[in-house]
Amino acid sequence: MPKHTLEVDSIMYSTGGRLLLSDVYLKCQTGEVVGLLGRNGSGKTTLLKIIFGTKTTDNKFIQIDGNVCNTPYTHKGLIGYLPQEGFLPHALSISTIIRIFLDDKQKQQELLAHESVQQHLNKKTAELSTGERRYIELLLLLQLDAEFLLLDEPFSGIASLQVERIQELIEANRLTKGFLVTDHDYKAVLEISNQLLLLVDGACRHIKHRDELMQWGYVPAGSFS
Ligand SMILES: Nc1ncnc2c1ncn2[C@@H]1O[C@H](COP(=O)(O)OP(=O)(O)OP(=O)(O)O)[C@@H](O)[C@H]1O
Repeated sequence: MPKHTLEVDSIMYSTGGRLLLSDVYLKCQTGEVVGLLGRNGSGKTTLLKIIFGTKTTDNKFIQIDGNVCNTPYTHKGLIGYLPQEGFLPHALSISTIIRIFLDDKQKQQELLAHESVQQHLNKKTAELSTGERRYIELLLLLQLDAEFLLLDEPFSGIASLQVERIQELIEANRLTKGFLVTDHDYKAVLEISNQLLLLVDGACRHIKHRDELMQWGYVPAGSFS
């Protein structure tokens, strides 16, 4: 299967007189899970929004398969984004959301019949737990057939069993997609990533060994002993 490549270069972003992102470079291919770590406020969400194309910036260079793409979100089938705050409308039932979100009738039927979705079809989003909601959001995004998925805190506020289910869903789809995943549950990110990035003081550090996370002060000394 031919690989697809998302390449992001020279990203600069300033806010409030502060250089939040400075010359960020990253590359993600289909078949890869790239983990993006960083402290609160380090710019992870900002970076994902810039890559998706919904946040404008001082400078950026985004290519997909070698073609410059300034607003990836406008190209169907290229990229999907799971925002930190979720995207399911609170007042609608899950079955209604699935029918609105997916044009393809076959995909609609498949998802409506999915064992993890069936029990929630008549519930509104607000009636779901965070873990249930996150799982359904990821299932919906996967139906878009996008080559790349940007996941902002897919594990946040979720019990370990649900974290594992979301990890499994990512693993099951990584052959055909590239994932860029950020979360404060760094252990969950480490478990599924084949490439690790750490945002520190605006720079994107490419982490070769997890011990570097201690050297950069992201995790306390002794975290991996
Ligand atoms: N449009 C904006 N106006 C003002 N400040 C902004 C804007 N966009 C981002 N920021 C600031 O940039 C910083 C980075 O925000 P961002 O949400 O990207 O960080 P993060 O690493 O995702 O944080 P967290 O892990 O807490 O979600 C924050 O201090 C935020 O307040």
